[in-house]
Amino acid sequence: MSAGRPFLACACFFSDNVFVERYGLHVRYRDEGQLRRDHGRALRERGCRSEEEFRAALREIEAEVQRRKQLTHQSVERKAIISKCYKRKHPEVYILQDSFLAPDFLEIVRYCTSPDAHLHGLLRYIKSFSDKRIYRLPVFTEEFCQAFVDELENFEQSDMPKGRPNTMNNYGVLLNELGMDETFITPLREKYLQPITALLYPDLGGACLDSHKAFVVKYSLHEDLDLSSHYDNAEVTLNVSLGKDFTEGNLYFGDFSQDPTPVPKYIEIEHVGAQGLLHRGGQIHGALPIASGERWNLIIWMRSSAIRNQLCPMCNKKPELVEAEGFGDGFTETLEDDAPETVNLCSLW
Ligand SMILES: O=C(O)CCC(=O)C(=O)O
Ligand SMILES: [Fe+2]
Repeated sequence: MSAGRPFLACACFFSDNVFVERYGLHVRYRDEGQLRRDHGRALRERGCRSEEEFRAALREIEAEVQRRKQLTHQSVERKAIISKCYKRKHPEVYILQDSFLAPDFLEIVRYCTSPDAHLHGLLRYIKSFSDKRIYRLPVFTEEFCQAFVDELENFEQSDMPKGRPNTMNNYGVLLNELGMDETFITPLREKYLQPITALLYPDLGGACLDSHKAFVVKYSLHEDLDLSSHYDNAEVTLNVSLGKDFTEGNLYFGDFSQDPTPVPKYIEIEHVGAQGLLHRGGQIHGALPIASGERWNLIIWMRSSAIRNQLCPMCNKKPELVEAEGFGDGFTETLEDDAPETVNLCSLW
């Protein structure tokens, strides 16, 4: 499908979905006038009332746009330094082995790769939550989770340069910079996750998730506690709880800020150690604050170029393609005559 074609990004990355932390709001930013017109009211409603406060928000937004412009280059540099200088504590966790995976997960994958596998058969093995197409399934062994978190802590404590998963997480690790993409995340996606997502999300390119962005988020009492409502730059997301011990910190889906309403519009889902949640990336969600302990989760944003080439999920327009490094944001150049065929291939699975 995208074999041999470089992955690209959408230009909206430099202007859309900019998170203004102090007001917990995502904005689109072209210039000051547009910001006032499009988001002035929402900012005021969240407490940004004086001109001085508006200027401070503007500075925060401009700094974020600047940061994004330098991101790719800095990430490539960090990856090179880490590869050269970082001493791995558990080198074995970098190369995916079947022994890291929960026996029940392997059973699910076996079912999904059998010739007569179908959605209803799969639903006997995994827990599904309401009608929101959110599923829980075992993924790793406890032993693997412990060794993996120990490796990530070792990295955190090292003096290596560190990127951050996104603007809403100040702690955590980008796994491609650590060198885990080729030997761990890509085989996990292609060999194990894709047979499952093909049955669960055929309409979202579940059968052809050809790239990803993988990172680990970390919440603890003196660092980040929670994560605001957002949608992921992904068709399908896998979120696995790696530990450690913590209380509260549930994931929620739906518009939390609109509740309480007579019929709750959002659902809360507890994380279970070593188990994963699969959900649509485009579904609004967030994480409630933890009350104690430390929470580490592996997040894999899985992308289908066949789907996103039609419509960028971040700006909701035909993507304006720009060059990128590695998997970029999972877009590819579509040739005039292969786009419809590619999409059919995915959605007819
Ligand atoms: O903390 C979590 O469990 C959710 C993280 C998340 O939604 C994200 O990083 O996209
Ligand atoms: Fe998310």
